[in-house]
Amino acid sequence: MAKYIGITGGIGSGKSAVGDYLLSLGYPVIDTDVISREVVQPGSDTLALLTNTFGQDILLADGSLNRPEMARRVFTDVQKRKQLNAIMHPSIHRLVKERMAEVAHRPLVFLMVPLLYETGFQRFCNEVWLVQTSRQKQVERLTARDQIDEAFALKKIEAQMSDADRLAYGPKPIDNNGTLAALYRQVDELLAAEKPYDKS
Ligand SMILES: CC(C)(COP(=O)(O)OP(=O)(O)OC[C@H]1O[C@@H](n2cnc3c(N)ncnc32)[C@H](O)[C@@H]1O)[C@@H](O)C(=O)NCCC(=O)NCCS
Ligand SMILES: Nc1ncnc2c1ncn2[C@@H]1O[C@H](COP(=O)(O)OP(=O)(O)OP(=O)(O)O)[C@@H](O)[C@H]1O
Repeated sequence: MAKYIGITGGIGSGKSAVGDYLLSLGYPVIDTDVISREVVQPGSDTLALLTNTFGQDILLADGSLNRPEMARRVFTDVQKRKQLNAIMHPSIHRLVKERMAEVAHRPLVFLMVPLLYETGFQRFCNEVWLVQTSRQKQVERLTARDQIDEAFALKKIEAQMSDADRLAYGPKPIDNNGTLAALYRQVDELLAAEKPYDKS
């Protein structure tokens, strides 16, 4: 029976950096950002629901979802974000459960879920690690990674729960204000605490 560890944190906090490191060590990592791309493949029911709600102009010429356009709409309008979540979260959730079952024989399984507490996903996790960065670093990294301005970066950050609210659930915190090496060191320490489990 696997132990499921959720990894969450604000947008741009460094969840993927932690997930990539765990993958490089050989652990199974289920990433809901990856799954959220799978469920809107051209021809999917979920993409059809999105175009019914938001219109055909959310599609690129090749029929795939225009992600920057969708992001622009939902991160500046809470009602549209709620509509998007109501369409996408059930199908993401279904696929996550399938993937969890596929790796249930592994001792440790990591679930990367940005909206972990917002969606009640903590009930599927035996424990949660919270990746944290200062607001200033979050904005710096987000503007650089996504090529967006500071105002839009703040809109994205404000679309999510605060770290203070996340901490109230009692996750194990990981500080990502330093170097990637410092981040990996903390992950190594948390893994050492999982000693009875290995990655086979
Ligand atoms: C709006 C979309 C199309 C923008 O795509 P884009 O490629 O620009 O971003 P990507 O999917 O890589 O997400 C980047 C980050 O945005 C944040 N984010 C994504 N969706 C949401 C949301 N609905 N509410 C708050 N934050 C969100 C997360 O921190 C995520 O890690 C996309 O984020 C999406 O489909 N969102 C809805 C699905 C969802 O809730 N995903 C989060 C995992 S449960
Ligand atoms: N310690 C660090 N030092 C320097 N750059 C970092 C560090 N950690 C993460 N980054 C960079 O900051 C950006 C955001 O990190 P990452 O993509 O891992 O965040 P995330 O939490 O997965 O974001 P999202 O919520 O959007 O999925 C990336 O470009 C990443 O390479």
